[in-house]
Amino acid sequence: MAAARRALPRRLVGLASLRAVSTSSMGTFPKRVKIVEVGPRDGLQNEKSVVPTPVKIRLIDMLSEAGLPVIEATSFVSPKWVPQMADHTEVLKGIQKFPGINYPVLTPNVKGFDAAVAAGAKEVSIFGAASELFTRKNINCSIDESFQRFDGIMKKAQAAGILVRGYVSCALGCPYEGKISPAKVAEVTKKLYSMGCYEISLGDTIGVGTPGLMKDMLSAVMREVPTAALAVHCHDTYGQALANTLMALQMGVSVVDASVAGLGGCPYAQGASGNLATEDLVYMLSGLGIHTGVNLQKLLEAGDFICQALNRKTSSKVAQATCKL
Ligand SMILES: CC(C)(COP(=O)([O-])OP(=O)([O-])OC[C@H]1O[C@@H](n2cnc3c(N)ncnc32)[C@H](O)[C@@H]1OP(=O)([O-])[O-])[C@@H](O)C(=O)NCCC(=O)NCCSC(=O)C[C@@](C)(O)CC(=O)[O-]
Repeated sequence: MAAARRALPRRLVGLASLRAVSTSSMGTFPKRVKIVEVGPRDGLQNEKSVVPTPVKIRLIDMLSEAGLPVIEATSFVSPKWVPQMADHTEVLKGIQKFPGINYPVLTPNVKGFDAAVAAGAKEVSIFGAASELFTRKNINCSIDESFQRFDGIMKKAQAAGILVRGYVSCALGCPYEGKISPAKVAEVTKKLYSMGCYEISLGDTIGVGTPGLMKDMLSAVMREVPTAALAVHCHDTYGQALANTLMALQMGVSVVDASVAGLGGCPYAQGASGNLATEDLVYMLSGLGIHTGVNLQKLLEAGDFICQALNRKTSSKVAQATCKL
């Protein structure tokens, strides 16, 4: 039903009217941005009622059809900790694997890594944080212990030719410790990079950051790790996700995590709202003339699909603005 509403002329006129604008006075932007779609994992992990596996699989297939180059499919974490992700094997085996699209999964330890590889994963993500307390709440260990676990994963991954992405949560603030120093974020990011992560995503886990904080944090991190290896991952709790992302783009970051319909939240970061909506990111990047390879209309349809399945309103401003309800 909502898919039919999507086809109304008003919406199409709105999308067709997007024009690249001159950005010469706004700093240098990357010519293309790689969007890492985290909706099926970050977006769904916080849902209270269990989303049926076929719905997860259909969502990922629709996102593939929309042209997202990377889709984080699920996480191989303990089902006692995150019951929503207990069907990880069925999801990873059930999705269509489009050529040229990566489907990474989260792995907190070697047990998760082994299960992910057995289910066909070709890329995994390890997830640490710049906060001791958050690390304890999220993966039940200290930062130092988390690196021992990551080391075990990394050794096996390198031997098997599996790519490893890293996450640093609480990069702009922590639900338990409050302020986090840019130096701490830089230290953890450098460790992940040195151990072999090809890309590290800096997460504003609870969405408290502002562009000024993003600038300070990235400046510190960029002194230690090449910009090309960095991604940003902004939650939108305070409505700053798009502004924070724009700051990162102006500083040369060209990989951005986002979640269809703005779904998301971390079960171990209470009060955090969803991620930056992928639709809003694609709309902004199109307006800036930055290539993403994503078909916005198909992305909107994927957003409609999951919102209907969850019986919830989209958090994407673009989806709201272009849908005649
Ligand atoms: C890391 C652990 C497992 C430690 O949890 P633990 O309880 O310390 O682990 P354990 O080794 O003592 O094992 C406890 C039980 O879990 C099992 N177990 C152990 N590992 C696994 C596994 N991989 N898969 C399946 N089962 C597993 C294990 O076999 C055992 O089962 P039992 O003997 O009791 O029956 C747990 O804390 C965990 O799973 N945490 C994940 C939490 C999570 O998923 N958080 C959300 C993702 S992070 C995030 O959202 C932030 C991010 C990435 O988006 C960026 C941002 O926004 O900042």
